[in-house]
Amino acid sequence: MSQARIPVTVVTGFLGAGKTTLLSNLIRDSKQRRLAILVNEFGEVSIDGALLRGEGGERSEVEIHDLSHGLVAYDDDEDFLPTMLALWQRRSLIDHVLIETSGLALPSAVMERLQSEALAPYFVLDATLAVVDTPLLLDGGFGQPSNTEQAVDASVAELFEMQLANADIVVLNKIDALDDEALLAAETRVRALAPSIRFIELAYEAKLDTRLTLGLHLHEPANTAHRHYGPVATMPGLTMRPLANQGLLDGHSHSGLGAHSHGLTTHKHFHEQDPGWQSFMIRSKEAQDADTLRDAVAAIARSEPLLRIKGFAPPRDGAGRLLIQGVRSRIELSHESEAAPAKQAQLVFIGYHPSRPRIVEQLCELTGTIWR
Ligand SMILES: Nc1nc2c(ncn2[C@@H]2O[C@H](COP(=O)(O)OP(=O)(O)OP(=O)(O)O)[C@@H](O)[C@H]2O)c(=O)[nH]1
Repeated sequence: MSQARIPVTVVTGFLGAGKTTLLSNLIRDSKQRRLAILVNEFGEVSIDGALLRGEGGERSEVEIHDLSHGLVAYDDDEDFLPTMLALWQRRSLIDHVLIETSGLALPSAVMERLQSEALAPYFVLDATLAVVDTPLLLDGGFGQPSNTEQAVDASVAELFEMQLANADIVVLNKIDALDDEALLAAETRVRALAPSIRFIELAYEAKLDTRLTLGLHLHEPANTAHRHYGPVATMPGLTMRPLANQGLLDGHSHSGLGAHSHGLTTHKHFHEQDPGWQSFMIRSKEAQDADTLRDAVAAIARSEPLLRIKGFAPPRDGAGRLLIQGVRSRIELSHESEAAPAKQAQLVFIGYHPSRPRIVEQLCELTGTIWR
């Protein structure tokens, strides 16, 4: 091949695991690399694209593409192939492509498409990362399919396992408040769920060393570039804190990063195409009081089968926007006073058979403003 193929890293992980936050940090920390980032969200409106654009806004060498009109790389997706081919046309300006898949998708669709005749001459999979909400994992938030009675729980558990099974690297995220014992329990759980996983990495506050993330060449033939890393404490450029007792965690030593092939699953459609999973946007033209909105969203998260809530609202007091981030019943609201003002309030709700009319009614009642 006369021209070097562009490496692609696929970032998967369940709804709210921290994929976008991790990518924001990568944008900030990999200033030498010119990155193209493709974001595919479940639902029509890309909140993640807006967040990433805020991060990469000052850097002309980072480009963000929202692919929110279908399922990225699935048969009916019209955006993915043209977007990738357009990136190849501009290859002299791009060092690395990152693809954030929807939290309800399996990464295998993208991985397979990269190996297709249309893209394989131009792109090479570098690695697939699965980001994990570690506290949720430890709380049993992804219980085993056979042990769960509710359809939604079984569905979540199965998807979570399949996302892990397709990944090269599992990233244990949201671990800032966890001790070594909890981390070991999380690692043991991941290894039990996905025995063939190759590496487990720790991300403190959604930060990973770019040298452990990009340019790993995990899917190139064995006789091409590969690296050997020592135990975690000696990894190049490692800034994260290693565990006190490294002996416990064999998964943290990287070795033999040679090529391997994935047994790609063909079972890639079912979650996003299960009509029970729904995503909708609810809007208000009125400015919102931060505490009232947080309490309202928290109450709704407790009463409806929701797994993810996110969006922006104009603050009643002050400039900028309110950013709302909910993962199951954990709701965070921050006032970003420096950000571009939100013209209206827009909240995305993702869940399994949630009721839009009930949520609208509660939002109106609990915030004292009109939502529709
Ligand atoms: N405490 C803590 N919170 C985190 C960390 N990483 C992400 N979060 C929070 O988790 C929430 C979800 O993060 P996102 O990065 O939007 O997650 P995502 O996987 O992109 O979500 P979807 O695209 O909706 O599936 C946000 O409130 C983040 O601030 C972390 O390392 N520690």
